[in-house]
Amino acid sequence: MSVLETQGLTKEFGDLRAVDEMDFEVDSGEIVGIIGPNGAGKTTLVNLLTGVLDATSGEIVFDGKSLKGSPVHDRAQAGLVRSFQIPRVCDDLTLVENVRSAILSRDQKNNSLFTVLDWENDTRAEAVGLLDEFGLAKKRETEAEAIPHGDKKILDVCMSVAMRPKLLILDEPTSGVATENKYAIMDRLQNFFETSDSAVLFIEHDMELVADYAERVVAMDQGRKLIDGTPEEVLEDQTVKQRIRGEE
Ligand SMILES: Nc1ncnc2c1ncn2[C@@H]1O[C@H](COP(=O)(O)OP(=O)(O)OP(=O)(O)O)[C@@H](O)[C@H]1O
Repeated sequence: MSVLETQGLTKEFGDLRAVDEMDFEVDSGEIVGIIGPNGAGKTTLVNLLTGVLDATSGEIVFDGKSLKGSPVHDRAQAGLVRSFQIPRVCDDLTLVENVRSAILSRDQKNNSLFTVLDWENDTRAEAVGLLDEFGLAKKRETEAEAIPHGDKKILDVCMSVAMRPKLLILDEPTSGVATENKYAIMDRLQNFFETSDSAVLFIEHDMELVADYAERVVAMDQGRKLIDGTPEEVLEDQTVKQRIRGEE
């Protein structure tokens, strides 16, 4: 069942069509990679999905409902969450406190009948459980400023997951991380998302990571969808090889 569907989604900046009649779908639980050369429209597409930008034309249907006019925060509450956007890691707080702050922002709307004490106990247990699932249990009482950059990225994803997304968008989840650590991060994300109902849409420039971790790949060029298929189909496509992988 599709959790996200776009129809004719278009964004113009003056004469430029940054996103041009994009039609695509993401199914529940699926891990989809988006690839494309610089300027292909990937970030603009994500900004349209999350509500940071308004579309010039076209439709976005999320979880069966049109998102027309829906602001960023409402989309996040409805389960369309972009990591590195809401919520943000706070350096002065421990990892557990950071995850609890994400749970708090989720529960502010949902659980007004909770007593403070129940909330304290339940959120702590939930935060500890989530950190454990992402391999951060040992560092849970450490302040976020003291953990390595790669762990911070995992923490950010963990906090986004605390929002209980139906679709989580990750914008280059391993950017700024040393090559030797990229696979460790992706493995931890994959371990979690393989058994979760959350769909994941990740933008990635590293084709080896896309080949290894995406279940499906959407290739974009000049605002348009070039091809949509399995990693093998897309990465071996001649146009993708020339336009995106830089091969002759
Ligand atoms: N606010 C804006 N105003 C005008 N043009 C914009 C704006 N944002 C993006 N663009 C243009 O839209 C096109 C698509 O940009 P976008 O950032 O979405 O591409 P991208 O695929 O994410 O690229 P990259 O991989 O380099 O991040 C580019 O030509 C860019 O210059």
